[in-house]
Formats: sequence, structure tokens, C-alpha cells
Amino acid sequence: MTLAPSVLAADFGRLEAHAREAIDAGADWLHIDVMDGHFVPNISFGVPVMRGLRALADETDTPFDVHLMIEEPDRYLEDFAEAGASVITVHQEACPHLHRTVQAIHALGCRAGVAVNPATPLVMLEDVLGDLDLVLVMSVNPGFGGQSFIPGSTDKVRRLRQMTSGAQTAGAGRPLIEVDGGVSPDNARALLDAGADVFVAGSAVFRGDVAENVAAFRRAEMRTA
Ligand SMILES: O=C(CO)[C@@H](O)[C@H](O)COP(=O)(O)O
Ligand SMILES: [Fe+2]
Repeated sequence: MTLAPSVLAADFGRLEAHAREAIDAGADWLHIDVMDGHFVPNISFGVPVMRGLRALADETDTPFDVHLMIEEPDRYLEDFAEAGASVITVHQEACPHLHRTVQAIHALGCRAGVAVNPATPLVMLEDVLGDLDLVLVMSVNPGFGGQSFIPGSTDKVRRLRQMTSGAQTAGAGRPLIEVDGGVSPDNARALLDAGADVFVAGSAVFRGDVAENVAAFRRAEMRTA
């Protein structure tokens, strides 16, 4: 299980220290939720905040996992790549020329991800799957942290895993499957069994004791099905 805490749920008044707690506790990636107030109803933050976390990411060798919930993401790909993104994920619903966008992400030297909203069927990704490094299954409607997990998402992950088992990507044998929204130690085991690889968690990591929260995910991982 790759655990990617979403810093959207961190205390912005002590963002670096709070993110460091998660990394020190064993988190693998830092998930960066960028919201523009158009594609989603909320505005979060952009490149400058990511730059503020760059020294921490470099020092701890922690990849930035950038989730762009913005319209016309192509306009900003270069900025996020320069700010240190390892993975850049765009939304299928925001990209009329998705294949071109994926190519642009790769040309910048980043891994390319595509996210699908809860109402978007997986078939929308069928023709680009072979070009993707990661598929993000949204398990809430994007725009806010702290929402409840939509139960059908586990089955969506399972169906995606079946779809991708034969797919090839440039580096690995298949794209990673990431799940995002309402993810917690309570649903992590079922998501693992369904085939998820990367677990984004905001509230479940940053609310309360961060080290204990990360440990709870690791315990869920160890549980047998
Ligand atoms: O992309 C999003 C929301 O749009 C997520 O990454 C949330 O930030 C996850 O927060 P929790 O649901 O885990 O609190
Ligand atoms: Fe996200």
C-alpha cells in the first residue's frame, strides 16, 4: 500500500511541520489537491504552496502526487513539473484532448495519471489506458475533504483492476490504481483486496494523532481479508 496523505487536510498554519509528521510516521507520497473554483466549487492552492513543501519533499525523498481539479490543466503542467511533481493527474472530464495532455505530462518527465469522477464510467479511459502510469478513482465528488466514501467505489476499483491487468505502460506492467476520497483504515482492506495500490487520505491522516493514524493504515494493510 502506497499511502499518500492529502495536505488539503493539514493545518496550513504549520503546513511543513504537519506534512513532516506524516512522512516521519511512514507516509510514502504527498498528495497535492489543486482546485480552481471552476472545475470544482472550491479553491485550494497552487504552485506556490507546493514550492513551500519542496525542501521537505527533497530532504525526505518524498514524491509529490499532484491532483489537478482544474479546467484547462494543460496551461499549468509545466509549472507543476518545475515545482517538483512526480505524478501529475488530470481529470478525464476536464480534458477534451486527453491523449495529448498525457503526452504533454510525459514530455515534462512526469508520470501521467487520469482521474475519473464517481459518475464517469471507466470505459471513458479505455483508449488511453496503455499510456497511463496511474488511474485515480474518485470515491467522493471532488472539491472538498472530509466527505463520506461512496461505497460503489470499491467495485469500481475491482473492475478497473480487471481492465488493466493486460495493459502495458512504458515503465511498469500496468497503471497504478489510486483511490481518493473518504479513504480510512476502515475501508482500506477492502480496497486493497479490490486491487487499489495508492491510498489518498486527508482527514484520516491529519485529524488527530498523525503517527497513530498512519499506523492504523499499516495495521489495516496487515489484516488478512
Ligand atoms: O481530491 C480530493 C477531494 O476533492 C481529496 O484528495 C481529499 O482531499 C481527500 O480528503 P479526505 O476525503 O480523505 O478527507
Ligand atoms: Fe485528491
